[in-house]
Amino acid sequence: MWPFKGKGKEGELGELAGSCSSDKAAGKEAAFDTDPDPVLLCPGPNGLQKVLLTNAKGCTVEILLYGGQIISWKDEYGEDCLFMSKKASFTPPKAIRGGIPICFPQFGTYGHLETNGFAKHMTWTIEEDPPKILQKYPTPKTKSFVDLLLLPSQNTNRIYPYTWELRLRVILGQNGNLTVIPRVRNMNLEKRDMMFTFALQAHFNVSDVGEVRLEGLEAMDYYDHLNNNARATEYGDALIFEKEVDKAYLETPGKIAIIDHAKRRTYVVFKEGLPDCVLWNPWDKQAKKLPDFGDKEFRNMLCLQPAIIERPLKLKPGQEWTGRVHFTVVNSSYFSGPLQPTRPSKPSIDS
Ligand SMILES: O=P(O)(O)OC[C@H]1O[C@H](O)[C@H](O)[C@@H](O)[C@@H]1O
Repeated sequence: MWPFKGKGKEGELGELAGSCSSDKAAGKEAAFDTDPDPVLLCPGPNGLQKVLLTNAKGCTVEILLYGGQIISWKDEYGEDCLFMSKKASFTPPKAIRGGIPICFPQFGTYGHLETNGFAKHMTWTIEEDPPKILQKYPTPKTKSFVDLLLLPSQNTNRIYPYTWELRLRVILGQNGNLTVIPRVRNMNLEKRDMMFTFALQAHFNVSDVGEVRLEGLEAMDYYDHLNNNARATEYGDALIFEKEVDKAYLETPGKIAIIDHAKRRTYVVFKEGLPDCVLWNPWDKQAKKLPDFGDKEFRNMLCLQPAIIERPLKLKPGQEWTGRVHFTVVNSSYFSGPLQPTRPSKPSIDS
């Protein structure tokens, strides 16, 4: 059961209008003496429907039903771990530049569909009672979570003629961690296999991309999108950023860290079922060409995208794929934990 605890009826925006500022919901007002609602549905930017998750510490996650897109993940001090461009357009059918857009059923230009697929241009629904998730991902102890669902439309059927269900569970942990569990099921109506690629385009908020280090992808093979997707490898202790980057790293480890010395924190991303990982930053010249990206904003953004690219996922009729990405923040100026040296486990497929 979806743990909705808003003041209006589920799905009704009217009654909740104006009652959904993050500060208020996070219990930061003096008069707010009860625990904040763990889940609220309310108007977001440009009136788009937004789900606001809040935990007892006052951390928040905001998810738009448009695109099923996480647009904010704030710690208890109100600092956003995710980057959102000041020039982002919240006007459908445009995609929103920042947060965590979802690429499905195609990542980038790896296929004949529109770049990065159509899921991020579609409006998802809240699912109150979703089918069971893999046993290894039990129902969260926290009430701060939501299940979203996207189904095919006439438009998607024309270009991607399969019957599928795309689900997303978004969990804000008691400690402020963010977990995202995407699932795709081939609904079997066509009695044939379906293939897709996928990515969660996580735009991290960093102090200065030129000062951060990234550990976990060094010495991995990648396709260089800036060089005709040529396959290459670089050796070194960690990755640093000095110019435009757009690389799809292949068969990457399950744990990747972005170390931000100036912010005195490290983002650690744990991923399962998403073997590849894309890094993107447009740098100055490309940034100027993007209408929804500020000229200097590339400095404060690093886009790290757990993905399925090299081997598109094939689902037999009735099969379901489940992935999981767990985002954490370590408050320190360096990352001292061991990174997982092994290759990722195979994507989880369940019949
Ligand atoms: O501009 P978008 O469609 O949002 O894509 C933003 C970026 O996403 C991915 O990282 C691709 O590899 C890049 O080539 C692309 O520029």
